[in-house]
Amino acid sequence: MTILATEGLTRRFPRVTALDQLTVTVGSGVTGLVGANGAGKSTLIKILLGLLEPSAGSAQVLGMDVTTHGAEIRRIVGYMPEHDCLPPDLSATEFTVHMAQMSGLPRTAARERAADVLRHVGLYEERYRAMGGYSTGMKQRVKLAQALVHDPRLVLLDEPTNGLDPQGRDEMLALIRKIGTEFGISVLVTSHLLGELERVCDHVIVIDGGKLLRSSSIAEFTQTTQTVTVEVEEGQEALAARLTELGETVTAHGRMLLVHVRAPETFDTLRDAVCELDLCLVRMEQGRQRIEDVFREPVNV
Ligand SMILES: Nc1ncnc2c1ncn2[C@@H]1O[C@H](COP(=O)(O)OP(=O)(O)OP(=O)(O)O)[C@@H](O)[C@H]1O
Repeated sequence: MTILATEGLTRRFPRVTALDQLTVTVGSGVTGLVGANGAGKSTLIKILLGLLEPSAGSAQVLGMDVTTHGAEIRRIVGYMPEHDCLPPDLSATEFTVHMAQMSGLPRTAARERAADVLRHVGLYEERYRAMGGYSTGMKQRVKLAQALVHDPRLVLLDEPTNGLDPQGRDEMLALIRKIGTEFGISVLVTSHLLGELERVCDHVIVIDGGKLLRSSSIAEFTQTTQTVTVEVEEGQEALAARLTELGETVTAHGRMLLVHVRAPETFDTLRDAVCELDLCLVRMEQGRQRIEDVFREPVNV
């Protein structure tokens, strides 16, 4: 099912083209939008919410055109902005109840719903304290709660792990996964940290300079590569020489040998060579592609 789609989407600012002919389709589940700072991620999110006009091209969210149906889109889509935007004198409860009422819920329902989402994101007693005294992790949780409070069908999360320590980042990533799986809400989440999205997304879109570099499922991204990493305790050079003699392509990489898998028999050749030379094998592992590799590959749309 298509959740959002863009076609030749372009946004020019006076000095820079933030989005350049971006054509992409996003289905249900958790989708990561990856790109370096300035790649155009926030610009895309603002256009999808109908808050910014495209210079050219088109975009649809849940079947609605962003230029004509902004208000309807914002009614059924949650948005977690990148920057700190919480009023410091309000408590998380007051703020989230207010946001629920803004989305049309009556006061009692808004209070119940706010209490539920704050609990889901892991804010308990502290939700009654003024947010000015919150840690970055707590503020990110409130921003996430207000994005969920009106029971959206899709949430757009702009850099939700920004400023978090490793534990806070892990907890936020687990929450994002839960939103996508247990709550059944589709998620588009941006990050400039490529590795972290691998853990929570079903699909990843990589953009650079406003252009699409790649859009693939995580399974495709992390498929096995044609290289086996081999580590032996001693005798690395002898093993490399023997494998080359047997017709394999070998490169030394620190303590490791990288062996190109030219055919399934490469694994047998490797095993036999290690036995023949009486070496102690520490590791033999087929490589997996990582999202980071996309930035090292030639442009491939
Ligand atoms: N309102 C604006 N006026 C002028 N230039 C802008 C404006 N908004 C964004 N830009 C420029 O457009 C480009 C893309 O910015 P955008 O904020 O979309 O990137 P991003 O991928 O979200 O990066 P970051 O994570 O750093 O926000 C940048 O070069 C930025 O300076």
